[in-house]
Amino acid sequence: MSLLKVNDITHSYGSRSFFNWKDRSKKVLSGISFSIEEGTCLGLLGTSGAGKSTLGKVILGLERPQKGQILFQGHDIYTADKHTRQKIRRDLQAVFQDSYSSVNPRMTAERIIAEPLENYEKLTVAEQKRTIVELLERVGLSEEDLKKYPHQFSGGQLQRINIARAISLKPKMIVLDESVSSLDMVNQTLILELLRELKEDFGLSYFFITHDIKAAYSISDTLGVLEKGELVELYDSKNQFFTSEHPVVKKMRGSILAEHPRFRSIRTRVSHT
Ligand SMILES: Nc1ncnc2c1ncn2[C@@H]1O[C@H](COP(=O)(O)OP(=O)(O)OP(=O)(O)O)[C@@H](O)[C@H]1O
Repeated sequence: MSLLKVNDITHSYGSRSFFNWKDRSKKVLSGISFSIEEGTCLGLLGTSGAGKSTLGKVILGLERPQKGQILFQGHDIYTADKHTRQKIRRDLQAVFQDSYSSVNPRMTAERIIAEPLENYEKLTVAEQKRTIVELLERVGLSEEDLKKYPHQFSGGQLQRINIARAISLKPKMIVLDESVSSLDMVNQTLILELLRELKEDFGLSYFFITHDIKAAYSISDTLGVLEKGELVELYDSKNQFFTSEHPVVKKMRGSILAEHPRFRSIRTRVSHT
């Protein structure tokens, strides 16, 4: 059984027209189906406005679709009973693009990471503190950072705190919505490396939403391409992206730095197989 199964999702946002009718004529997602296996990462590529974040919200249970089903470990996340929904909320976490707006500026790093633990675990004060220090260390920070506030961290460090919070309950899957997009190149590379390590160590699955082909390629096992709300391509192997003849994909490929050595060698390898 797949960890996540997305079945024929169609969604439109309701907007009130001049005549006060709910206008749902503009489909943001249309007939989307795919699955994510345990311990794997599906990268979702798409240009701005393609519907990537909406799909992320639908999967996280934040935007109920008009049609289709989201099955997490076989349970429909929108119709499951309260107990199952609670378990899904624990096992399905998220990290968003803007590390600063994802946290309460008045909370220390310790409080930020403590929140999910207090909601779900019954730890003693000492156990909780030990767990938080371990989490900080796991994401490359230290005990000295416990009492710092968000404004005392760089964007990259704060994203590490968001990741520490996301993994604090040992989830099965994380939805990463443009999670490295606002970071500089060095921090992007470091956070992607951290995410890869965590995936290996904890057998995590990711739904990695991005417009950045290089980031998607570096972390994903499988890849999908969303265009105007439709999943136009879905590859079992990410290298298929480099041989696809789909016009949208060809256009995307053209946007990668043509002479980037890493991608040149991949293209050459793939075209000779
Ligand atoms: N809450 C909302 N209400 C109405 N329309 C919305 C809402 N959120 C998104 N949209 C519209 O849905 C479409 C898809 O938006 P979405 O944010 O999912 O795309 P995206 O691929 O994530 O884009 P980006 O990469 O720019 O974030 C856009 O046309 C957007 O304006």
